[in-house]
Amino acid sequence: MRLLVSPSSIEEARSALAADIIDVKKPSEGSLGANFPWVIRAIKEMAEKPVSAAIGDFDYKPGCASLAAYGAACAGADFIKVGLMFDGRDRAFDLARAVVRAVKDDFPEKTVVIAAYSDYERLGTISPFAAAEAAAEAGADIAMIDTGMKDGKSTFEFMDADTLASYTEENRSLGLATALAGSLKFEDLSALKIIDPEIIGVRGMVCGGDRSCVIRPELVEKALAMIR
Ligand SMILES: O=C[C@H](O)COP(=O)(O)O
Repeated sequence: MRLLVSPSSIEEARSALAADIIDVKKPSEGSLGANFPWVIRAIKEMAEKPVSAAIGDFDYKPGCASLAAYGAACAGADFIKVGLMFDGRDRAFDLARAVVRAVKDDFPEKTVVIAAYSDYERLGTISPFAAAEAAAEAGADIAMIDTGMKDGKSTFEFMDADTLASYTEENRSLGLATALAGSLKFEDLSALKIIDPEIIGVRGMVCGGDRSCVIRPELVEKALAMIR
């Protein structure tokens, strides 16, 4: 299980360098808010680690999403992560396919992550299970769950451990890796180790529980020690 940590700036990324994957995002623009290409590039140059970039919580706009994905890939991101903030499996396929093509035509080695939200019912968006099917059909690499609304409620409040384990298992049978995130807490790590996704994504946990604070390197080290 690899630890992905999401800094919001170049300065904050320095505190996250011990993580397995540095995930560049801009939380002020949403759960999967996109940061600037120059920030992605600077973090990629600084980190001797895989860098991921969130490109946004998207409405059904495959053209817009594909261009953002291409931009993130050109800026140096190794993982390009898009959130599906709409409903409908066919539409999810269209957008995922556009993002996959935008990235893989020029960068076949890069990884495309299609994210859906654990709180999809309150958001009225696609379920993570349906999104993962669309992601696999579109040729993406990783299916992800995050919370769409960052109000402190954790993914475990919307999907229990058994459901997350089934999701992870189904993804494997679809040929996808799994990333789980969404206000995860240190006390969730033992359950996550049993669920065994390939990646867990955190921010609030390593900021000391508050998403508005800054990443603390000692908490990144603590999380790494707990999942090893
Ligand atoms: O990709 C992971 C997210 O940044 C998780 O953020 P969070 O732990 O604050 O919900």
